[in-house]
Amino acid sequence: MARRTGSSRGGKRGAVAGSPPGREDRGSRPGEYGAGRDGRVPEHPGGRREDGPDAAPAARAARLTKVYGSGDTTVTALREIDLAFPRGRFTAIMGPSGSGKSTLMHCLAGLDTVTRGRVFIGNVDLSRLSDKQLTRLRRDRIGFIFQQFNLLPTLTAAENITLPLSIAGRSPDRAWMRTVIDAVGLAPRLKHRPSELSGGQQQRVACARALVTRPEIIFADEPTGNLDSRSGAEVLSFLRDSVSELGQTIVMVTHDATAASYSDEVIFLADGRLVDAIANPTAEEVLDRMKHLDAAAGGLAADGEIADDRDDHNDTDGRYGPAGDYDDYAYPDQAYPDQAYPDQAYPDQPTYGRDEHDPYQGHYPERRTGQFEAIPAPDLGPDAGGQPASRRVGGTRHGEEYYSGRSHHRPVPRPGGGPPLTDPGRVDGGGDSYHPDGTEPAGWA
Ligand SMILES: Nc1ncnc2c1ncn2[C@@H]1O[C@H](COP(=O)(O)OP(=O)(O)OP(=O)(O)O)[C@@H](O)[C@H]1O
Repeated sequence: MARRTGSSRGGKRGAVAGSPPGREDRGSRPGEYGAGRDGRVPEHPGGRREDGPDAAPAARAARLTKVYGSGDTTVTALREIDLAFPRGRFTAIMGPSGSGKSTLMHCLAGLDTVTRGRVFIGNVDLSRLSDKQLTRLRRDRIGFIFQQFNLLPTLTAAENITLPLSIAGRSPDRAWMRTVIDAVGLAPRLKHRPSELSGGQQQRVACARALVTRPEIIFADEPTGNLDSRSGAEVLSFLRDSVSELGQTIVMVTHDATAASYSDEVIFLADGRLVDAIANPTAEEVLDRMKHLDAAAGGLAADGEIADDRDDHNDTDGRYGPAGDYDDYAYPDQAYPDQAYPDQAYPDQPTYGRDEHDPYQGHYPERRTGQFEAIPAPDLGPDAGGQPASRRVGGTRHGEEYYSGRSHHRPVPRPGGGPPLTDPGRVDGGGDSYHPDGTEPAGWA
């Protein structure tokens, strides 16, 4: 498990579009951008909120399990995920198709319910919130960036950026607005409507819109999926800088190793489990890891055995898994007694329909409510567990027909021979090894 170094990495302004620099190029340029006219960067409260020794992570999941369907069509999308997203960090979520990335993000953002476990934004247990409170929490404490930009076509760039504030009845903080607009480089385009902007510019407007409320966390769902590599690099540079320079916390789902290389840490899901993480990733490292995961998700391990479901695959460096430094978070009731989002935080405001309080309503990623049918599980022998795969019928996501079934994940060895994720010697059977070419991976003792 790659440990977080704790080093603060800087922005990538000046990076060649489409070819992000490696680690060594990530020197910080403090104050390079985001400074107001007085040369000071306005403080970002999202990174400081609840500061102190007991500060909660920006978001966290405690034994989060999500099960879709019932009977033959049951799909366990997330299995006992313990995970915390520290403040002021850029985390990428990767994994093979169907590994649970979107489900995790939707649960963390309160867009989907959890089957078991808890999800927190800061200290707020989302399961304790009413729909209305959830909407308001999203509006005030979470920012979203979508693959499709989702700007309002009739509003100018400036109006789109300030929309979350307008809806909340708050007036923009001028210094912060200037910081955000300068950061995305949109000052000359503020009066333009989305149709008059390039895709990259539209996505930068969307980034500014997400940042303008100074949310505690921004969830970005494939933010560069619709952009060419140059525009994608600009957007990623902005996201990187908003973390390094402005203290924003960002969680990004992506399929793109280059995009993930802009993050502080990439975490990998497979078959609904957290299986690995790389701190300060390079695109090459991410690609390499994904190759192994994709191969594992293909079904059978080389030796014909299947993964042992008893292995929780959680890492042990303290961030993941109930045994680490975040032990408290596995027991949220004790760690944060009675910290439900207080009603009084949002005294009743006039409403004009349910959507009125939510600037992103109608723009969230597709809710996965499509019809699923059971399809035969691949013949994996008597130990396969008999869980059928599932296939979505008539649905598309990311412009493709959506198909995803149970994958028989195995722990993936570390490229280059680092210690394996799970200990082969574990008595609980957690040491199943897998290597796509059937060999024992280098580095296994
Ligand atoms: N509404 C639903 N009903 C039944 N199963 C579902 C539903 N939504 C998702 N799933 C299943 O949950 C699992 C995780 O899906 P999810 O969309 O989170 O994966 P993903 O990693 O985001 O995939 P992709 O990379 O293809 O977007 C998959 O096996 C999928 O088939």
